[in-house]
Amino acid sequence: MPAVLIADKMSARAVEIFHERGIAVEVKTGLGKEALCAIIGQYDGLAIRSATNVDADVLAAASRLKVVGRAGIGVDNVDIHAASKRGVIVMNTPYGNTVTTAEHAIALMMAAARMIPQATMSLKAGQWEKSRFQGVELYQKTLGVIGTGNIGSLVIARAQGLGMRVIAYDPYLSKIRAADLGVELVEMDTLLARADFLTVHTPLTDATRNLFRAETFAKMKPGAILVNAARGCIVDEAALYDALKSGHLRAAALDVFCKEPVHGDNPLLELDNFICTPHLGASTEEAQVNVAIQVAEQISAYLLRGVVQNAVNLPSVKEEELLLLQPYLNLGERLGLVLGQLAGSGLREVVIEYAGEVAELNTAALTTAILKGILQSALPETINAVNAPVLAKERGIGIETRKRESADELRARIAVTLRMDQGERVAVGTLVHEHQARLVQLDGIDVEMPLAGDLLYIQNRDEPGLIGRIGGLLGAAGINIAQFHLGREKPAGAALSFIAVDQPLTEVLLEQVASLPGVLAARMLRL
Ligand SMILES: NC(=O)C1=CN([C@@H]2O[C@H](COP(=O)(O)OP(=O)(O)OC[C@H]3O[C@@H](n4cnc5c(N)ncnc54)[C@H](O)[C@@H]3O)[C@@H](O)[C@H]2O)C=CC1
Ligand SMILES: O=C(O)C(=O)COP(=O)(O)O
Repeated sequence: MPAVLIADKMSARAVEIFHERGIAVEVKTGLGKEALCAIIGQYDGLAIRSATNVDADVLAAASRLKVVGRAGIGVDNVDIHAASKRGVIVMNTPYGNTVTTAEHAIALMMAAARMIPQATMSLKAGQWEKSRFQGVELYQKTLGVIGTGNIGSLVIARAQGLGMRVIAYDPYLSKIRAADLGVELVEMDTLLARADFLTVHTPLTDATRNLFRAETFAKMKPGAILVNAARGCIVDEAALYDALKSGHLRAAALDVFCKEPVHGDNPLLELDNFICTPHLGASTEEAQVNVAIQVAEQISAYLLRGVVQNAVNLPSVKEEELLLLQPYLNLGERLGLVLGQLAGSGLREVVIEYAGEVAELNTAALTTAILKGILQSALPETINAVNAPVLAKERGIGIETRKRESADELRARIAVTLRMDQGERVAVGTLVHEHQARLVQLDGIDVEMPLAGDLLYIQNRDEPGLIGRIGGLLGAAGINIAQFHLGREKPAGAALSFIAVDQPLTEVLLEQVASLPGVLAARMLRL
């Protein structure tokens, strides 16, 4: 039975779902790094929110871990590269808390414009300060939205409903999508110069870290109001402090901080024109139930059935898709295994061609399965679909994929070419009887070989008596032959043999086969 650790506070629905699915679950929140490292080795799955840091050390201690599920969106608290290298899937729940977070951004914008927190505190302290808390309207003001993804676009719709003019900056937003959203797409500097209110909804990446720094604030309109309910380090807090203190910015509202939790030691907290919440963007009853259900279902589906949903480091495979895809994943991995064992060293490039029906399937998932097969025999690490692309990239192995969807294809085929420093090897495979993986060509020579079990591969001369010599030698050694398939380029030309054996040959026997007359090379392939 797989075991999951819930390491951050989340709705009890998550525990219920794990129980219903037959997964052992433990809830241990607030663990420090050391305590987490000490126990993480017992779990196949880890469910978190933003508090738990899943860094390289935690992952190194996580010997059984297969999946990290983030009940929420941002995964900047997970070392994705380290997870990928270790073959651990990282998934999030991209839709469960978007409305809640968009509403929070709007709430912060209104609260900052009308100084609601400050006025509340003043009144609670016995003051009635009507003139001190005169605010500004949102109506007909320009809102600049940076990042127009799931949350940003919800914020746009809500701001438009409030009568704001919305302009947006997002380098990945198309003009067509901008028109759909009813926003004017502008460059960052234009947005800074024109916006009365600004709200950020990007992930924290190298490009967005310190996106708001001294020079950014200098380009903003005097009296502008900044809202950040995305990630703390997108805003340089020292520079924000100066921009607020000098009065260049009218106000700022932050839900997120570069270092969380904040314990009263942040200078921003002293400023009157600064308001904040302790990372509450996703904290509503509705959103927390949504993300807890989603994360528990996604982790369970992966651990129990290999279904990949919303993974940030692996192409997603839907449950209904998996049925059709699974036999091809198997075929792809086995083609990779054959080539990986035959290729030797100096692998530079993998070229994959999908033809026929298979070209219409999820080829991204198939490509990772093929890579997994190729690298499995070459590398000491445990290879899976998650770490295969990372390890290939680290080794400078190029990957090219092509599709041929022609309707006249008799059967779906996958052709994999490995280009080495010296020479190349090509394997072509297909499915027979609906789901059996079969090799149909190797290095341009037609052959028909089921891709399963222990295979003796022989490169030979096409000459009489060869089958008898090989059969005799194997028979004398007590090796039973299950299947024997021959292929040749042309009579007396290059030829090969595939022999399915009931047990692998010893090194000594393999050498004897290799030195038989007519045999050029012999290898054991294990599938
Ligand atoms: N305060 C909170 O509790 C919450 C915070 N968040 C944060 O909000 C972020 C955004 O969430 P979603 O909208 O769901 O993500 P999303 O992936 O749907 O949208 C992100 C958008 O940012 C854009 N983007 C990426 N790099 C950019 C750059 N350099 N400049 C401008 N735009 C850029 C992308 O093109 C995309 O359109 C999350 O990554 C997370 O960090 C999410 C949920 C709750
Ligand atoms: O979903 C996100 O990205 C969030 O920032 C929400 O964070 P939380 O789950 O409330 O710690």
